[in-house]
Amino acid sequence: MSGLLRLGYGGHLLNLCFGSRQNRGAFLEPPKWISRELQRKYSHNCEKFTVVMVRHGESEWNQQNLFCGWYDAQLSEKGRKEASAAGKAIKDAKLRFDVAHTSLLTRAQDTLQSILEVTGQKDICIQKTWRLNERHYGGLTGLNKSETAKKYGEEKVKIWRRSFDTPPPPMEQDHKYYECIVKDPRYCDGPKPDEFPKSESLKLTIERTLPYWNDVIVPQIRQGRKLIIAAHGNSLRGIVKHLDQISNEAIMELNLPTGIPFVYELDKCMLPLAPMKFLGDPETVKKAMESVAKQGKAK
Ligand SMILES: O=C(O)[C@@H](COP(=O)(O)O)OP(=O)(O)O
Repeated sequence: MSGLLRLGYGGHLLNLCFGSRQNRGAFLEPPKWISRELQRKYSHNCEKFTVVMVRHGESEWNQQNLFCGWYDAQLSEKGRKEASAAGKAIKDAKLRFDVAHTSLLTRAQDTLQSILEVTGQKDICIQKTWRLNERHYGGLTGLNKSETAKKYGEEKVKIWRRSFDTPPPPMEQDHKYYECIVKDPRYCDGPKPDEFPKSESLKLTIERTLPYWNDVIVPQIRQGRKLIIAAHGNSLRGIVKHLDQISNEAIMELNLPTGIPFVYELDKCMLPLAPMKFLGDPETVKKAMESVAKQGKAK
């Protein structure tokens, strides 16, 4: 016999499944007031879900070391190669998808297309949203990261690039790229004019990315759909921070490499069962992460 036991406790409804060996005693939907440690304890027997994430391949602006944010830079030649190598790594790992999620920016969409082509999965459903866009780099958009470090100091640039809650200076209306971003028809369905960012810290990025994770992505994962998310350095750092419960200080040191997919195994409570696993040689991944960190050095 198996079934679902619904218990009321302190005004909360607990869903406790019983009967099957795999799920006995596990909370299907753990109440929010349970600590993550307890959630992990209760869910340790649950089925696991695989989610693949990938930062797009190198863009032309990554190559020139320019702050890019919401500017729609194209993939560089190297970025296109990284995207197909990402596809090959995913194919070799025999990962299949039902749904793909990506941003409204071409570099992420082209990376995703290349992965889906290489893995022979071009016909899956693709959902695009501004909520997965890169963080908006505000007034820094289009500036060279290294020259900005020379002008303002490496510490200041690290705060702009990696601090949790200090946004870069806002993009004013006379900024070179203001019109082409704000008036871009791809944003006709959002963000609304009053929520259109002028610059974003990681905190602000998480505030618009996490609702999409919780309301769109998580329900699909719970339905057993296999997902790939092709997005950006900072929109993905926000999701990783949330999943791994990384502190505001520790997240400063995480630099995601371009075009190397990483895999999370999540339990039913959407808690990682293990650290993220890159589909790449560890030494290559380490060097690629160091090279992203160095982009903000004065040289
Ligand atoms: O906006 C940008 O310049 C980069 C990230 O830059 P850093 O935060 O690493 O400086 O975004 P992406 O290439 O992932 O779309």
